[in-house]
Order: sequence, then structure tokens, then C-alpha cells
Amino acid sequence: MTIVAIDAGNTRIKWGVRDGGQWLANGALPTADAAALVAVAAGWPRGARIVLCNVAGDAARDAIFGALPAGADLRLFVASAECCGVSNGYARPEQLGADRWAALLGARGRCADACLVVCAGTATTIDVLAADGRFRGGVILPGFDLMRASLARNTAQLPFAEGHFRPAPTNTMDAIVSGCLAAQLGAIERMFAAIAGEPGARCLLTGGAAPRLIHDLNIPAEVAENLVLDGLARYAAAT
Ligand SMILES: Nc1ncnc2c1ncn2[C@@H]1O[C@H](COP(=O)(O)OP(=O)(O)O)[C@@H](O)[C@H]1O
Ligand SMILES: CC(C)(COP(=O)(O)O)[C@@H](O)C(=O)NCCC(=O)O
Ligand SMILES: [K+]
Repeated sequence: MTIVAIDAGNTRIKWGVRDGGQWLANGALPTADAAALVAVAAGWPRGARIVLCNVAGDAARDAIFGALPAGADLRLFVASAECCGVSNGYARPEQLGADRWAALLGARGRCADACLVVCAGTATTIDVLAADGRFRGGVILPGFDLMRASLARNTAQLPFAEGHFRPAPTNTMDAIVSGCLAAQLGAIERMFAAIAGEPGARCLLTGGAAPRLIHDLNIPAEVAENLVLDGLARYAAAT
């Protein structure tokens, strides 16, 4: 069965076409240009099962729905109490962001040990997945770009900074970049402490900002591209 998975986040819509256990095509476009998905969707195999994960609000959802072929086999993916070997520890399971839930399903498909699942996007989410498949809970903080943008927007003298990660920065650009990175990395390393002693425990990083964070982490970590799309594909194959 051909599956089209769509991950609509607050910055970008990521999509992938999957068949026979392989990703055949992948792409992304700004969520603000959701209507442009029409041209992309025209190239997808007819009769594919489409699974949409949307955390970008109703307008994005409606724009995406409007861009899809009429009569498509379309499912809106939301968080649930249990799926694909993962149980949801949120007090109200449906409150968990569907992208976080999909990333957890994707992570479970890649590793059976305890895992810290980090989605580095508009926001950064850091979620604890136990070796038994229980999602214990996790944190939300502004993403790396959002932290820098908030300084630029809310201070007189600070620009949106590009710079280097330094232990003791000696210029404004490096000070901003290092402070925002230290906040991201510190949150991840602090959350990792919950599973650090468990055999094979590691951190999986996904999302557009993941390549920026991976280099300076002092824990076992790897970038797992398209973890959300993987989770959506697992869900589509299981339902
Ligand atoms: N080509 C790109 N366009 C936009 N953001 C990008 C791009 N490449 C990397 N990024 C970074 O990734 C973040 C968006 O990542 P993404 O996972 O798509 O977010 P979301 O899921 O919240 O839409 C941006 O905040 C930026 O830091
Ligand atoms: C935290 C998020 C905004 C992250 O979205 P993203 O950065 O991928 O656009 C999203 O997962 C969300 O809207 N969550 C709902 C609240 C929660 O997960 O508790
Ligand atoms: K909001």
C-alpha cells in the first residue's frame, strides 16, 4: 500500500511518499505556503493512503485538506492512549502534540531501549520514552530560532544573531548564539539524566534545527531525519 505522510509544523510542512517499506520521495515547503501543496500532491500516486499530522492550526489544516485530491483516503492523525507499541503517559493523551506522538512512534520503530526523543523545530520538545514503550512525559521550550528571534524582537540592541558556540563568548553575536544553544543543549542533557543509566539509552534528534544541536551534545545522540514521517507510516500500516 502506498502511503503519503504529511507533517505540518508551525514553520514547515514536510511530506513523504512510502511504498514497500521505502521512502520514494520526500519534500518540504513553508507552512505559510500550504496552498502550494496542490502542485506537490498532483505528483503523488493516485489511491495512496494519506495521513496528516497537523499542529499548525485550523487554517493550515483546511489549506492542506483543500490541496489534496478529491475523494482521497485521508486520515487526520492525533495522539492516542496507545499505538504501535507506545503507551501515552500524558494525563490527557489527546492533548499531546500529534507531531510529538508520531516522533515517539517513529523512535520506537528504531530502538527498543530507553530513548530521549527531541523534535528541534519551531519549538523544541524533549520526550522520555522508556524501554518498555511508555512515554513518560516531556518538556516544551522555544526552538533555537525562536529564542534568537525573541531577543531580536524584544530588545533595542540585539539583532537576530548568527555566530559560534563558545564556552565564554566575547562578542554579542557569539553571546546570543551560545546562550540559546546552551539553553537547548542544557535542557536536552538535563532530561537525558532520567534514562542515562539504562542500557543502550540514547537521544534521537529530529527536526530542522537538529543538525545545529547534534555537534555539541555530551550524551549518546544521533540525528534521525523524518522521525515524524516514520511514525505516521507506522500508524498508517497498523490501521
Ligand atoms: N530550509 C529551512 N526552512 C526553514 N527552517 C529551517 C530550514 N532548515 C532548517 N531550519 C530550521 O528548522 C526549524 C524548522 O524546523 P521544522 O522541523 O520544519 O519545524 P516545524 O516542525 O516546527 O515546522 C526552523 O526554526 C529553522 O531553525
Ligand atoms: C509543541 C508543539 C507546538 C511543537 O510544534 P512544532 O515546533 O513542531 O511546530 C506541538 O507539539 C504542539 O502544539 N503541542 C501541543 C501541546 C503539547 O504537546 O502538550
Ligand atoms: K500558539
